[in-house]
Formats: sequence, structure tokens, C-alpha cells
Amino acid sequence: MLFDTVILFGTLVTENDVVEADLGIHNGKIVAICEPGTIKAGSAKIIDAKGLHIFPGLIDVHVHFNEPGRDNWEGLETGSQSLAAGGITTFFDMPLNSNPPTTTKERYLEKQQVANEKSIVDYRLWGGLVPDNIENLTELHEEGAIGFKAFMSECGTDDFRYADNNTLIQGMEKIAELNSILALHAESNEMINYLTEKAKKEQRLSIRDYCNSRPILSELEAVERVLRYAELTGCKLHIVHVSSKKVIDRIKEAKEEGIDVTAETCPHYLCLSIEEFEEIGPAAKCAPPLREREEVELLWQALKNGDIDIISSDHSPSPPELKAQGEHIFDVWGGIAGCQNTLHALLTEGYHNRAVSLSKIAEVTALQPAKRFGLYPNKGSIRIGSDADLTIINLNEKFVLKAEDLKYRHKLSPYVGKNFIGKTLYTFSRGVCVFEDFKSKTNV
Ligand SMILES: NC(=O)NC(NC(N)=O)C(=O)[O-]
Ligand SMILES: [Zn+2]
Ligand SMILES: [Zn+2]
Repeated sequence: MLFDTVILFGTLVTENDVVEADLGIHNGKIVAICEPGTIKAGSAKIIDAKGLHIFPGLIDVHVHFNEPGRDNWEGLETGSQSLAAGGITTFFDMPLNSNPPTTTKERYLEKQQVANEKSIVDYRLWGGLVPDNIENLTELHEEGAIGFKAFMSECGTDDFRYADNNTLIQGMEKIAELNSILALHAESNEMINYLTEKAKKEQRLSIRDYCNSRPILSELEAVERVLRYAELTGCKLHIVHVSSKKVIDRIKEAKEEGIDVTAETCPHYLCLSIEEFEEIGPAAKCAPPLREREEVELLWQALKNGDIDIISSDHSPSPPELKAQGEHIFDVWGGIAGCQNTLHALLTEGYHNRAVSLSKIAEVTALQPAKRFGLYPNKGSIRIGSDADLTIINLNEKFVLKAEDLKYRHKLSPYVGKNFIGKTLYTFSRGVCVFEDFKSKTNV
């Protein structure tokens, strides 16, 4: 058998198992999975993975790379390089923060062209659902949009309007007809505005006050409403960046009632609480906000129970000025830059500190994203015939994240200074090595 690359004696992480094997790659596909020590390399490039773990390349369903239009915030080149350094081989770019946002066919094609030129990993694009573009949903779907994204509250920029209830109902009816899916930023605009106004009037402007102005209750109200609209329209839903087990539990109930809905959370809700937000400051501001320490632990429980479908980064970077602006935390840009460290965070806080299995981590970062969005079996799992999207990890290597390690356009992340256990040594995207850590490889 002919191979371009062989990876020998590695430990494969699959959905059911963690087993030692040799892997053979040809033409961007996995073509052989054999007993360790049995592959004949021939003229292929050889990677000795003894003592290392091989994960399916991660699929990050939620990033904001902000290009075209705001590439001074991130951009597809630095964004995709950051992903490769973190073992992510496919990303879905959100329609907002790029400017203009991805709400028409023309804008979709324009972003696609830039992404084709600049991205070093595979990608798909979300289309936007906003109050004036219901008639554009069909063309976006026909161009290949992975699904649609709507906000139920203001998103922080003026160019992507949040969806009022009428827009949601009409949009969901259309999206159901297209057999596509709607991803929702689910926070109640009314509750947030009411609580924010009140906090400002009463001069309650601390980090904790900000968190209290966007309570779990506001997520619950928005999720409840949209679940009812799903019942009405039959539209498939994906609730992004859920911050609390209380919300996960409601989504679980809805699944049991027969609603086609999935739940996503992000590493920051699993690794950081309000206390860390108070220590770190603006780099840890996001919406929904970070929660109490007890909520963080409950979220891990939900993950272990199998109630969280997908973990994404919600990488939403900005120039440092926007994180330094204003007189208090309410004025600062909300969004966390973290996509390079999703797997490192899950290995450290999940596998090492809370005995979350490696298969569970692969399931929520690769298998389930692939299945939910129709990329399986080509992606999401290490199988014969699937794309050779892989990341090779030294599970026991410790490192402290330094700003200069980050590939982001702006080296600002709440994880800078954090101790991690588990380091990315190589990433392959369809058989091509897109990241290699030259320093660490020799430490095995
Ligand atoms: N405009 C944004 O990028 N917002 C994002 N910001 C967060 N999560 O703080 C998001 O996904 O809502
Ligand atoms: Zn959001
Ligand atoms: Zn987002």
C-alpha cells in the first residue's frame, strides 16, 4: 500500500476507545489503521508517535474571524493559524463582526473567496438571520451556508441587528423549509436592558454587577421562547455558548419532548468563574458572562452526563483598545479570544483534573459537531476513508501559556499565564502538516 505519511505507535482517541495503532495517510485520507509496528512506510514521511495521543482534528463550530471588514480585529490568516496550533482542522465562521455581515449571497461569496485564499484549515460559513433578510436565506443556503445565526439580544456592533420575535418566527419557518438549522445567541434583550439601565443608574458598575446584569434567568427566558417557536415551526436549533447547567437541563427536557435542538458551551464557562474574571479583567468579559464557581462545576457534571453536545471556542477577539475603553466593565468589548487553547483547556481541567475521558473530549469537539452539521463520516472521527484531519498531543507535557505563543493578531487572552497539561505537537489538515511544535517534539 502506498502512503504519503505514516504515524507509528501512536495512541488513537476514538469515540469508543483509546488504542495503540499505526496510521497510514494517502491523498489526504486515512487509508490504513493497523496493529502497532505493522505498517511498511516505504518512501512515506514517518512520524514516530510512541507515547503520544492522536485525536481527530477538532471542529470549532463558532468563531468570529471578522474578515472582511474588521480584519484588524483578527482575520482568516492569523485565525486559522491559531486553530492549527490548537489542533482544530475545521471551523465555522460566524456571520457577524465581519463587515458587512454575511447576510446576502454576495457577502457570502466575498468571504468565501478570502477564506479560500487565506485559511490553512477547512472551513464553512454561517449565514446571518437579521430583521431584513428573510428573502436572502434561500440563496445563502444554496451557496452552502452551514446554517444560520441569529441574536436574541444586541450583539455589540451596529451592523448586525438582533432578531425580534417576528423575525425569529418567520426566519425559523423558512429555515425549517430549507431543512437547515438556526444557531441562537439566547439572552433576553428586555431583561438585559432593564437590568443594565438599573445598574448604571444606581452606579453598580463592578465586574460582578456586569455579570448580574445578564443573569442565567435571561438565558432561560430566551431559550424557552425559541424552543416554543421550534415547536411551532419545526426548525432545528443549536443554542450557542450556554453558560449554565440550568439551561442545559431545559434543553435536555426539550430533546425528550421531541424538539430537534443541541447545546453548545465553551471552555471559558468550564474553566473560569466570576472570581477569575475579577482577577483577569476585560480579557475575560463575554456574553453570557462567566458564572459562579458552583455553576462551573455543575457544567462539568452536565458534560460528563452527556448533556452537552458540542464545545466551541466562541473566539471573539478585538483590538486591545476596545478592551481598554470606557470607565467601567459595561463599556468594554465583550468577547473572549481562546480558540488556540480549547483542547489544552479541556485536557487540563477535564481529563487531568476531573477525570473526563479522552473519548468524551473527542466526542464534543469533533464527532458531534461533524454529525450535527452533516460532515460525518468524512470528518469528526479517525476512520479508514475519512479526511486525515488529526492532532498529535503529548498528554503529559506541562506548559505555561505565554502571550508570544499565541498566533492571534492581538496577543490578548484570559488564558495567558495559565498552567496547562497536554501540548499540541502536530496538526494535519487533510494529510498536510499545518502545525508542528519543533521545540516540544524532542521532549517525549
Ligand atoms: N459580537 C460578538 O462577537 N459577540 C460574541 N461575544 C461574546 N460572546 O461575548 C458572541 O458570540 O456573542
Ligand atoms: Zn453570542
Ligand atoms: Zn460568538
